[in-house]
Amino acid sequence: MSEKVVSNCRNVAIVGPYLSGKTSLLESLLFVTGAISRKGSIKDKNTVGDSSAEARDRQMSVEVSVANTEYEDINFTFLDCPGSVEFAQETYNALIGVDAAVVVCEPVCDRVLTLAPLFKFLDDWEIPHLVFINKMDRANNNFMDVLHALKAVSSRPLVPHQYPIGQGEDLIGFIDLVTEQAYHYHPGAPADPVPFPAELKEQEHAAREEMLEELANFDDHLLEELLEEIEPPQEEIVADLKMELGADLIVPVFLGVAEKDFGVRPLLQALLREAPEPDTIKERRGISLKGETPLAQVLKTLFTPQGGKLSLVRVWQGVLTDGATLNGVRAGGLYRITGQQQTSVQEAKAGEIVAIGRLEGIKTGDTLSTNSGQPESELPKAEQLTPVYALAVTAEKRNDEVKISTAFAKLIEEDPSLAWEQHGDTREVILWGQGDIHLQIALDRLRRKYNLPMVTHLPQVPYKETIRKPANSVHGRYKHQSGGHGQFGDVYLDIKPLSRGEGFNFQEKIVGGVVPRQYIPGVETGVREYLAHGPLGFPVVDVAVTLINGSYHTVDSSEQAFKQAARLAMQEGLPQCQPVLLEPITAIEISTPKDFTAKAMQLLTGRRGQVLGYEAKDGWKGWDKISAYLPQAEMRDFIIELRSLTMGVGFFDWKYDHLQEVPDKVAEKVVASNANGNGNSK
Ligand SMILES: Nc1nc2c(ncn2[C@@H]2O[C@H](COP(=O)(O)OP(=O)(O)OP(=O)(O)O)[C@@H](O)[C@H]2O)c(=O)[nH]1
Repeated sequence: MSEKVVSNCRNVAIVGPYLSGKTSLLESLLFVTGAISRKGSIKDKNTVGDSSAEARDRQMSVEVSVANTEYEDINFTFLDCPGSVEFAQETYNALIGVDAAVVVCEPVCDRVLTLAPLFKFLDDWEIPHLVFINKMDRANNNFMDVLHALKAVSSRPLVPHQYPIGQGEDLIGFIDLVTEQAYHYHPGAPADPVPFPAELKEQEHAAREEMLEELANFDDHLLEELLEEIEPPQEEIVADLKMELGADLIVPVFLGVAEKDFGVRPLLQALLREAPEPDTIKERRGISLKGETPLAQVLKTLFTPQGGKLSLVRVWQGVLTDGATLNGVRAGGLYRITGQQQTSVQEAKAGEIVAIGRLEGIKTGDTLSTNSGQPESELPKAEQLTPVYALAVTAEKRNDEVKISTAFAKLIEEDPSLAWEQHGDTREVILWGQGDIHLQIALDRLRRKYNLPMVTHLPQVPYKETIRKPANSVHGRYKHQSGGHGQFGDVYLDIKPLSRGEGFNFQEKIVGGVVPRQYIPGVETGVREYLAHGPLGFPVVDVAVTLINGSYHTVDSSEQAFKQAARLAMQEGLPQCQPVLLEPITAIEISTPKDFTAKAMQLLTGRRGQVLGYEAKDGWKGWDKISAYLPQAEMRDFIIELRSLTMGVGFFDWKYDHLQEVPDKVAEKVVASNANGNGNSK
């Protein structure tokens, strides 16, 4: 067995659904541990978490906030993670570097589903986690009902650690289920031990039994005691809680009111006594407990308002020193962070989370070591989410266009769930992300941080067109007399449709040199240029054109003249070939809780989608996976609709699949709108 070092630090992520009270809990944790002397509030926009202008404007977390505090000689680093699904990537990237997570949720049975993706992530990564049922001052549902509803969406068993005294506005305290000691809450002060409320004996007993039975599933000794009706010693229960939480076998559940600091101290006590030390998760990631070579991983990248780059890292092994060279780049500053405040430190030991300055070229998720080049092996990183929502963007000021690629690169370094491209057909600059708010925040950042205000519109659909029937021997003659030299080109073309996906094919069947060799490339260029913009206004694909005949003039012919002649022939011929509009079709795979499968399929068919089938989603209890084809034109706000149908948890993966004819009625509208210069957005 390797030697274990009991570390004096703990890294804890605060996660949970949107607006469940994570930032409020962090504020309370900092207050009760003395890191701040006065609490801020979300309403007054003065909390330690959510300190960026974008977060304050919207009163929601849009990125991970870091805060350090000390409690009973342990340095806690808390990462307050955004709850909105649109910022899930930020949360996932940070979660891989913590020792434990506190899942904050509201006491509402109907909303527990919103926790499912988070529980899944925590369980896949075996990150020990506790649940803090917050806003108990507003609870309409009974605590045990909420607990049982939560159990249904977690693959790990939830274990009650406390039982409430009172409910909703009448909540006055809690009973610790390990010690069976009752406490009354006091605003601004620790809870007071009080005599056990006799009227709760039965409920408390049932909750405690549930806790012990869940613990006994992983401890035969405890099981025997329960079977023989022997009261287990408290130390044994605490030891089981610690061991089983550390091994991510169980999920202890706490309750409280973050806004009033109720239940926050007991939660801290549990983090102190029951949550695992940094070595636990390190061992689980397969990192040697004895290794000395500094090894760290980037959990987040940010640029300060002054433009300096900071990489938030978890030190997994060894000691990082300021000025050390990591992956060939010299660290320019080492900081401990609380909100916007940075404190310089000289070194950071294994287990700590610190920020490193100026690690140019290093990205979120990267593994860092002091080896001269790259580390020997990369640590696993959180999966990259597929971008699902796009906006076309242009710089508000034309002169700013040159800034786009640099600013976008920095933006994406900070937030890897964004992506951008310049579309090959439409030439639009497209910003991709996880939803509308996500992109609006990115645009706010571009304006504020990079002085690059942008205007947005819906991206055009890259429609194409093709033909249904051939046209033979279409004629184009270009004859132009201007002063000295004339221009002469004369061609006959056969145009015929190709199968879908074959693209473009040009051939010549000239006999007897009626079109001299050197002019034939001009014919092909003329045809290609014409096809970039067909009769319906879009690039033409899946067409074969053959030059079959023509004539020339010894003095006046040129490649240029034949190019013009070919264009004229195409202009003449293509409209005769029954041009049709083609649209890109995506292959889409929707993941949704089973309860919403039928609705999601209706959504697909209502948007001209073709459902190919559905089945139980692998590894996701109670979820389905629906495979379908969906026109790209219908995908633009699909994620918004899907989320609103599925309590925000449904998601999808997609990729371009093929081109398909657009139904006539839809095509008419697209062509008319395009011809009117309105782009082709619906
Ligand atoms: N009644 C009540 N309200 C609370 C409590 N905790 C937080 N709130 C309120 O709930 C709202 C959301 O609180 P936040 O702390 O911003 O929630 P959050 O989970 O950090 O939000 P996101 O990170 O944006 O998902 C705010 O209006 C808080 O004042 C609580 O214990 N009781």
